[in-house]
Amino acid sequence: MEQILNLRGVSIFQRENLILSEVNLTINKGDFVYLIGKTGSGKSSFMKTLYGDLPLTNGEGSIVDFNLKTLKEKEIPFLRRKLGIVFQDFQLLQDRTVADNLLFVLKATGWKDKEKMQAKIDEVLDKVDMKTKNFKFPYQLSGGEQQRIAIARALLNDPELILADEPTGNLDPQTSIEVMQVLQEINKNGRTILMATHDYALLLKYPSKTLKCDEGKVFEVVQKNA
Ligand SMILES: Nc1ncnc2c1ncn2[C@@H]1O[C@H](COP(=O)(O)OP(=O)(O)OP(=O)(O)O)[C@@H](O)[C@H]1O
Repeated sequence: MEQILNLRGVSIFQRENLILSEVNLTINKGDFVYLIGKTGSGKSSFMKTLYGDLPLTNGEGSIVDFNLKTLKEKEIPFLRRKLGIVFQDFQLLQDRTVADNLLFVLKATGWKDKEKMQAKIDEVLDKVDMKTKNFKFPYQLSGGEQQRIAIARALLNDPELILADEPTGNLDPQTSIEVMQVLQEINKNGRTILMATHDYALLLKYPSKTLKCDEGKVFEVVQKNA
């Protein structure tokens, strides 16, 4: 099985504060993994370490063929191209349309061919069922629609791993399910997803491998059948 993420004996710090220690974890290609835990338990810090926003100083870690321990500042953009990152607050550019948000990312990541860019934008918008709204501005969309655009944006460079940090945190329960269905569909098509959440309703409705941050550790929890 192909490993997408492997952490051995990792400690995670915010400045000099130890947040998580002895983290051992493997994620294989095609997995859908939840990361749960109380507010402040370290989920975001964990995610940040994976996309190079916090340095990995203790232990060993590899992610989509990058060594997190030896990761250089100038390699970070290349790592992020292999990851699709989705945040709670969508982080769309408000001053441009949906299509131009996606075009901006393609140009920033080295795409040049206009027709190929247009085809890619259509493809990812189709995946999240938002093709007909490509001319809208973010503020003209609902929260769920904005998050679907953010997911489309995360798919632009065919990422090997999608990191979603509380992607449904700003959405009502019904919209959360709709966004979750999009993520499930993407996972069924073979993409690996790590999703931080504290939405237990989603965990029950879509059971999958679950990791928990608690008291400075990360461990796998066995979900009981309700
Ligand atoms: N930039 C920072 N500088 C110093 N400490 C921080 C920083 N960001 C977070 N922390 C601390 O690290 C700990 C873990 O925070 P983190 O944001 O990773 O938790 P979380 O599980 O993602 O919480 P939430 O569910 O509220 O997002 C907290 O004690 C927090 O106060």
